[in-house]
Amino acid sequence: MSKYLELKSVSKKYQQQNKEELVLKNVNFSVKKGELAAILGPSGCGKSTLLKLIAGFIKTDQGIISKEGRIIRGPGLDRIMLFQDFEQLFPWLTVLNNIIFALKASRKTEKNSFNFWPGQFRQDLKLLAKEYLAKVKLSQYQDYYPHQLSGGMKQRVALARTLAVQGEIMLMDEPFASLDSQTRQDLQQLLSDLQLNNSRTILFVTHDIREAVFLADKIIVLKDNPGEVISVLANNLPYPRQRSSEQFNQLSEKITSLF
Ligand SMILES: Nc1ncnc2c1ncn2[C@@H]1O[C@H](COP(=O)(O)OP(=O)(O)OP(=O)(O)O)[C@@H](O)[C@H]1O
Repeated sequence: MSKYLELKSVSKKYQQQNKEELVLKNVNFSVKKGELAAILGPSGCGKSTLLKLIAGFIKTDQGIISKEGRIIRGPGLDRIMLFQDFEQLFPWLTVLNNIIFALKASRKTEKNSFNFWPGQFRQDLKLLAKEYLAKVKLSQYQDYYPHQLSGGMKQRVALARTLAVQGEIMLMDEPFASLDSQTRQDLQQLLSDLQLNNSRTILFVTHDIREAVFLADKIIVLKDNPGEVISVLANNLPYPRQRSSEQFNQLSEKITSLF
């Protein structure tokens, strides 16, 4: 399916100090199933707003956002968000239970309430949570509480939780932006490896051109005032991506020249 997620003529205004400010203007792009699309642009150009619109947390003023041809009208368990904030884990739950909690919530249906979890099902969720904790190399910390972890470790748990839930679309809002550069590169590598083995549909917001070039299949470049798409680039660089390669630097420079 070529147009899995589609934005058509999307505009968004905010009320700011008694006047309306156009934040996003006539945004058009589509994302294929299994594609990792980076949304790249300067601070304040409306990247987070775009994710919130796709998540269904806020509504467009004009235009349509659809998934598999169906208009998105509100939040849904098919779309899951990962934030930049280190404090997105529940502090009163262990690392493992943070992931199990999210898995339970994502599988909650009217018939299957929180009060009734058969033993086998609970066991399955635990195994799944452990599997994803192993993927982010934190198995030995499963019984730690968030306050006992570094910022990078918390972000790895949050990433494991997001991936474990297996939402159809993952909306990642600068998830590595608060990390030191080494941890950031480690997590970029981890996400890239996980994505190679099991392609998910991911929208990854960043203002870091090299992060976008390292991770994305498609790079949607926005300008600010108002936020508008100025280019959509396919990124066909081969894997594993080498940050020092000539092709990597050429694409990074091409994007830099757009601003
Ligand atoms: N709830 C709101 N009410 C009014 N204005 C808002 C609201 N949310 C965001 N804005 C404004 O919309 C613009 C875009 O904000 P947004 O957070 O989407 O940008 P961004 O590209 O994600 O920025 P950054 O990279 O700095 O996180 C900014 O000018 C911001 O002040």
